[in-house]
This record gives sequence, C-alpha cells and structure tokens, in this order.
Amino acid sequence: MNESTTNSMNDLGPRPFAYNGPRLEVSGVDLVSLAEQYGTPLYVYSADNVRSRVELLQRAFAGVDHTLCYAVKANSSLALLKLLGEMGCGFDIVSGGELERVHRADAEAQSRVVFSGVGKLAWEIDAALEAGILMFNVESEAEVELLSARAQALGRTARMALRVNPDVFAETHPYISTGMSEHKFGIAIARARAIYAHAAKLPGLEPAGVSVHIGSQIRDVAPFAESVKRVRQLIEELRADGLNIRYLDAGGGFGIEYGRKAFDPAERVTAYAAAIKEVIAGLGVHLLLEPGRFIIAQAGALLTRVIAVKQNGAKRFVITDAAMNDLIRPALYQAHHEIVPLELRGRAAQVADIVGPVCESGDFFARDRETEALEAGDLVALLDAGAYGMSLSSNYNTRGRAAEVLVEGGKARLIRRRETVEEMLAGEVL
Ligand SMILES: Cc1ncc(COP(=O)(O)O)c(C=O)c1O
Ligand SMILES: N[C@@H](CCCC[NH3+])C(=O)O
Repeated sequence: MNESTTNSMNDLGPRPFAYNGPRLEVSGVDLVSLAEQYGTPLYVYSADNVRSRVELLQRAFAGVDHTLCYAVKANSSLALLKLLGEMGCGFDIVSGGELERVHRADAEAQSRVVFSGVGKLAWEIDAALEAGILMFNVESEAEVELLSARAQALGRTARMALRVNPDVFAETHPYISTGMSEHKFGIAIARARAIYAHAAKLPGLEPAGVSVHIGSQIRDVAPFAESVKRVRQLIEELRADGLNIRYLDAGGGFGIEYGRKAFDPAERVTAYAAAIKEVIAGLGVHLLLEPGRFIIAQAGALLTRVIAVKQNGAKRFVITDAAMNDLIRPALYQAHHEIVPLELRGRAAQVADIVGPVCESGDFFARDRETEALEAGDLVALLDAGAYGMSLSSNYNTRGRAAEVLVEGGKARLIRRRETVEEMLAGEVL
C-alpha cells in the first residue's frame, strides 16, 4: 500500500461507514441489525453525511450569491429531496417525473428548480411553467421555439439559459463526459450569441442566464475553471448586446474518490470553489451549481447477503442477492466500488469475482477482488452507492427494487419499502 492510500484496510476514510470493533456501522447505527430488520438488498443512507456535504459546499461558496441545485437524477428518493429542500437547496431536474418528485418532497422548492435535458417534451415544459421554476436550461434551437410557444400558450414568461457546449475536455469515463463538441449536450458556444439574439425577440422568453455542464465524476478543477471562463466571456458579450444576464449555472460533475485513495472532501471543495470564484470575480451573477454525486454518493451503501460461493475452474464466484439491476455502475462503466463485510471475522483473504444472480456475464460488482473470505450467509456493503445506485435501478429479470433506509440522529427509518412482484406487474394487461 502506498502513501496515498489510507493506512488501514478497515479505515474507510471520509465515509459515514466505519467499523466499531468487528461490526460496520453507519453514523453509529449497526448495519447487521438493519440488514436483518429490513432484509437485503438494502440501500442505507446517512442524513448527517448528506448534510455535511451540503454544508461544505455552502461554506466554500459563502460570500458568493449562489444556489445549490442538487441534481435529482443522482438519487431522487423523496425523503432525501425533502432533506435537501429543508437545507435551502434548489434542484436540477431533467424530466416531468423529477419535477413531480420535487413538488411532493418540497413544493416551495419548485421556485429553485432548473430544468436541464436534451429532449424536453411539451407536457414537461408546461408543468414546469405552471410550477414557476427558476430557469429552463435550453439545449437546442428547436427547444427555444417550443419553449416560447408553450410559454405563450400558457400566458407565462420562461426565464431561460442556453446550455452551452464549451468544447472543454475533462478526464472521466467517456459515457459521462458531456462538454465536447462531439457530445449531444448543449449548443456550441460559438453559436450561442446569435441564438440568444433570436430568443430575445420571441414572445414568452426571458434570456436570464447561461449554463454549462461538462460531465460527471471530474476530479480535476481546471476543466471547470476553463468552461466557466468561456461562459463568463459569453455573458459579457450578451450583456453588451443588451441582455440582462444574471445567472451563471456552472453545472455539476464534481467528483469523489471511490477507492482507497486518501480523499478530503473539504479540501477538494475549497479548491473547486476558489477556482470558480476567481473566474467569476466582479461579474455580478447569481451562481447556480448542480452537484449530485458529491453530495449523495458517499452517504449511501448497498447492503447485500452472499447467497452462495462457487468455484468454476480457476475462478471463485461470490454470488450476492444484489445484482446489476440494483447497482449498474460496475456493469455500465466498469466502476469500482469498495466491498466490505458487515462483520469482520478474521478469516484469511481470498480473491473472487463478486457477482449478482442476473443472467448476464456483465452482472458483476467486482472482478478478482481480494476481501476477507466470504461464505454463504455473510453480509457485505458496497460503498459509495448513494449516487446513481437506486436511481439507475431497474426491474430486469423481474426483480423488485431494493428497500431504502435513512439513518438520522442514531435512528433508522424506512424511506422506501421493497418493491413487490404485485407492484411490478400492476401496469400490465393480458
Ligand atoms: C445537467 C447536469 N447537471 C448536473 C449533473 C450532476 O452531475 P454529478 O452527479 O456528477 O454532480 C448532471 C449529470 O452529469 C447533469 O447532466
Ligand atoms: N450515471 C453516471 C453519472 C451520470 C451523470 C448524468 N449526467 C454514474 O453513475 O457515474
């Protein structure tokens, strides 16, 4: 193990998950007991950890007029949205469904919603206009026309930004990089000025901001600074053209460390904020940020029980009751999640593939992973599963979605019950 990794395999770093003797806890609550009470697979989140991440961001951007618009897609569970709304967060949504979630979790927070997405539908735009959201982040010229038409039809004015594509490279997985000219997202920044001029003449539209989002799980600060710098220049040009641009939406994408590399979220976020603050100094804008993963990923884990262990030739397989339908990140992005036992038993280490029961060879959580030897019946946690875990889950293989539990003030409560077979089949017609 080198210096950049934490010094003990049982030290889980800045996560709310920690060993108390041999047993893993989340914010002081025993996880074996939760797994036994609620069953597995089970998502467990720490409210304290979510709050502390939001506070880190709020402190880092103190002194700047700003709103954190949490990216609902990262984890859209109502109880978590409610908690974030209570902290003053706004929300970044990408669908009418996500708008309804915000409405149910915290109706007042709808005035702090920004609506992103490359293919908004008329009904979704209508719902957002009726809800009086803060801003539409428009991603195509066709959408400029559609938004104007819908706003006019409803007798409303839509505050809008163009989501510009700044053509900035950021190191991340290619599936979650969004800010280069070959990507489907946003409008080429070079064309933005002409489109704003056109939008300003259309009825029902009020060009009020510029937005950018270059991708997800970006750990380097430089690409954020570079993209915001390009946006600043555009804002100055638009103001020279007579537009009252007051919002700069710098998007989300701020990354975490999934492995064992030392990670100080406070230090990282301070550097990120400093870089953005420097670029926007003196511009006089309300800064919007759309963090998802940074707030919610490390607050959550997926608990699962080992169903069986088997040897196929040279390969050892640990088969868990959670699968790719519960957490697709390893299958989709070859993403790394730490996998740790809920109870340390002092067994020798063993290398195995940790896999789910779904009928796909891509249904794995880890390949050739060394852990304390696992046996049928053991419980393990997949860490950093709070973001893009439950929200990306599916019913593949007609498997019901996992239950979710929120831990707060030393107590756990169910925030979503396990989906039943009956519920999965409810909408179908013979
Ligand atoms: C427009 C937009 N905003 C915010 C986010 C949130 O990203 P992250 O969870 O990486 O902060 C995303 C996802 O990449 C996004 O597409
Ligand atoms: N689903 C991705 C992030 C996608 C970001 C969406 N804009 C992940 O798990 O890393």
